[in-house]
Amino acid sequence: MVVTLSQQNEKLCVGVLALQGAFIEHVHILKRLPEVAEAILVRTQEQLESVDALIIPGGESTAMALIAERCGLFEPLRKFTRSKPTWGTCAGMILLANEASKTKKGGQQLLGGLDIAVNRNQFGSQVDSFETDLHMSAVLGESAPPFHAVFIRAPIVTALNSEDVQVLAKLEHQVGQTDTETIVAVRQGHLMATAFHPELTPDDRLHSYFVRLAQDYKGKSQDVVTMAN
Ligand SMILES: NC(=O)CC[C@H](N)C(=O)O
Repeated sequence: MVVTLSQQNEKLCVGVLALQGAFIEHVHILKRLPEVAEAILVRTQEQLESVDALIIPGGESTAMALIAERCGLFEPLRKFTRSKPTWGTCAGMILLANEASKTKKGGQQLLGGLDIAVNRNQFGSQVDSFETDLHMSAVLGESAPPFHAVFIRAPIVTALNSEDVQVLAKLEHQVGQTDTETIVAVRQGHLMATAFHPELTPDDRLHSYFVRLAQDYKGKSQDVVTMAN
């Protein structure tokens, strides 16, 4: 069987994990994108299994992990993130990291998958939230206008533990004690993570990038299935 172009560019069903945090804003942006057939809230294993790609929103990573455990979604989520396109924003970035700085109470449950270490709450508490422009040329193109990024109790990436991790954005100005050049967005294959909240600005370029990444990924996995047939 030959994979046609229309199959490769198939519209996607994209899920947003809706256990806690800033999920609805992602759905509003996704619904505007031509590549998205459906944008749904994910609260059950059945819903998770029905989506082609997933966004794990900002919120509180410890709470999100606890709720996921309690509703039996933690292991299905871990399984999903091993093979399907997933984008973690802020708390979502923390959950996708293989290592996170410890809380006062000790370690926390992580989904993992991204070969990075993160430091939670790098910039302090809610009152230390800030906004800054990021020139994400790998995502947006060399001469594109910067992305206006909103950071709320954000993490940063403190270590890249694989050559497969691509840096998508670094801080361009020093913020408090945090140096310029600090990594705030990465991609590793089908996984992507941003330390900031891209759903809080009207700019949909990062959602577009993620959805196209997911489309490419779906096209390629169809190719593999086809070749195996
Ligand atoms: N805006 C956010 O998602 C904050 C993340 C939060 N500080 C955490 O540790 O999970």
